Amino acid sequence: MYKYYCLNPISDVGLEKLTEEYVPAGTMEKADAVLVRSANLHDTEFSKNLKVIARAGAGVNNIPLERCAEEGIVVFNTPGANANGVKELVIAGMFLASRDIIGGINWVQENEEDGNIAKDAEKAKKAFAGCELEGKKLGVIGLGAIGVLVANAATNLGMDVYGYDPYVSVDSAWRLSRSIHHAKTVDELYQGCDYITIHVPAMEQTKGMIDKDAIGLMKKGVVVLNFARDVLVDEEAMVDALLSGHVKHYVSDFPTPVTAGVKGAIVIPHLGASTEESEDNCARMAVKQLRDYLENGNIKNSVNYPNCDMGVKGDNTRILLLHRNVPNMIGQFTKILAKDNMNIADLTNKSKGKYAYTMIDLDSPVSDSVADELSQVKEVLRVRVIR
Ligand SMILES: NC(=O)c1ccc[n+]([C@@H]2O[C@H](COP(=O)([O-])OP(=O)(O)OC[C@H]3O[C@@H](n4cnc5c(N)ncnc54)[C@H](O)[C@@H]3O)[C@@H](O)[C@H]2O)c1
Ligand SMILES: O=C(O)CC[C@@H](O)C(=O)O
Repeated sequence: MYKYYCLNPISDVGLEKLTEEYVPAGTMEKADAVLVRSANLHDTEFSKNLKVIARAGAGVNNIPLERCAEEGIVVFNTPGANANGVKELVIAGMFLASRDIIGGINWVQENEEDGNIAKDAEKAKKAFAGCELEGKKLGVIGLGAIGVLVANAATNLGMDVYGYDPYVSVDSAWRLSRSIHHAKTVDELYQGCDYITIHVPAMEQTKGMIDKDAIGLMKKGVVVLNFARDVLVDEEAMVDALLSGHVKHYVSDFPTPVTAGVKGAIVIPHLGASTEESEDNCARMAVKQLRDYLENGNIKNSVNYPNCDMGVKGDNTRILLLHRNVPNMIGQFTKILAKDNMNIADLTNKSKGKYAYTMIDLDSPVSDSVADELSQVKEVLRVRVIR
């Protein structure tokens, strides 16, 4: 029996995939698995029961990944599962910034009692006129799941698209339309584009990357869109640029006291992934990965441990070892198992940065004392046995 705890509302489409082997934990302390969306876990202490955190979404800056790795907690996210939802809102954001749709709708609401509204609208509408996207230059920073979709969709709208991503994956490169230009430096993109949209994760290296200097390089009247994370933009510098007119609009999915209500800022209450389809996709993927890890020990789409897959657990006993990525770990594990005359049927070891994962299938049952001995090996962070 496994206990799970949801820190945010998770779509039923995903939770329904939990079998009768899964029960709600009641409190997070008792949970084997936590499902989360945007709740901040940086100040949360984790109990020894917790084995896995599944983030139903892409960004994991709300989770202390290294601390989780040190405590033997595998963290998953759901790459790409909400990318289409975000892409559609980014395109909507570009339209909202180009035509004064919001101003026009507000005018109609303010004049709802005007019996001559149809005629008066024809006079008033010039105040809300705008420009078209076709032919304009769009710069996309970060060509991952969302960036690629935005770049391709904007190309289909007739925009001239420039992409910048020094770490682009082969998979993303394959999916990118051939008509997208490769910006070799981010400065080149800042200098040439009418619209700039950012789709990179919030990390130490990316925080504040759109700062006063970056904005200074941009064209006067540029539109900046941020559906990634507020901390990527120096918001004080952005507000100065909005007030001076250097930036025409800042479209952000992250309300903060600095930008909310500022003239020129179009701020949305973090709705990028708030579609039925995205929420269902994320929940389904999160639950699938969580179950595969708890039931089979397989890791897919972890952000702090390597991917590793030995298929569905059969009649063998499966030992799972989460450990630091240092030499001679396997030698120590096999020595302990050999002492008890255990036969290894299959073994896989993978590493990712500072951490590694070893899966061992044995032909015989494993006693608690052997599991204890394995967990005493220096640099081992957690041992699980699936019997
Ligand atoms: N508004 C929302 O509701 C919402 C929804 C999903 C994701 N997000 C945010 O958007 C981010 C991107 O999501 P995704 O699914 O596309 O992630 P992803 O991991 O598929 O793509 C991120 C891309 O950024 C690139 N990158 C990293 N550092 C870079 C840098 N310094 N310069 C240029 N490129 C860089 C990576 O190489 C990768 O291709 C997430 O991390 C999350 O913070 C927001
Ligand atoms: O869960 C959400 O609503 C937002 C998720 C989004 O910010 C993400 O990074 O995937």
